[in-house]
Amino acid sequence: MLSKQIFSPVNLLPHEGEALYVPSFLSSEESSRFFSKFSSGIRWNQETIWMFGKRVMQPRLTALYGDPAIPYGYSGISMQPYPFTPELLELKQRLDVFAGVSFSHVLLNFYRNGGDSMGWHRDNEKSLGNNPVIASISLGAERRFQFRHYMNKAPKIDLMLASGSLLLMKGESQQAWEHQLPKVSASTAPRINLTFRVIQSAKA
Ligand SMILES: O=C(O)CCC(=O)C(=O)O
Ligand SMILES: [Fe+2]
Repeated sequence: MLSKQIFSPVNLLPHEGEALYVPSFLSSEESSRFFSKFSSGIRWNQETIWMFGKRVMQPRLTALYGDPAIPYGYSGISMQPYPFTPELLELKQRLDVFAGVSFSHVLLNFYRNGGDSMGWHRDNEKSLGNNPVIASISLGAERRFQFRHYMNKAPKIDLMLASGSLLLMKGESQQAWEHQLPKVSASTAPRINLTFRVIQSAKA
């Protein structure tokens, strides 16, 4: 039942943190509406980041929206947020209620095809504080997502992120586990991902 899935989602992590998967957080009509709105209405950019002392192009497009007073940085880049659009604000307000926090920003990722990806990482920047709550919405093509324990590099936990789904990560999940979105065959259709975050001001 939909209501059961929404109100008692399963924790995918066996210990140290929570990753709750809600397959139908958005209806398929809402998912299509948001997908087309964000495809053309978001100011997508391909950033270059520092990796192992080299500047490399990220294998995806990104954009940051949220509180303009609080910039956000990771992997040696600093991003200045654009203010929330009405659609992003609508999603933020629904996720605030669901997660019981007030999200300040959303980092958006556009995976143009299966060749675009995101490598193993943890979202554990200082500006996210201890045990951050991260709400991740998927739109468009279904893609594989994986967790593995940060220290042991095992076990590996695999799931398919459906269009309209929510993955809510909290507790110790960003300390104890890393995650990735691996490459797949390049013919895969585009996917948009939104990760809502609570980013603390540098002065706080
Ligand atoms: O695209 C995804 O599902 C993952 C995004 C992610 O891990 C991130 O933005 O930190
Ligand atoms: Fe992440």
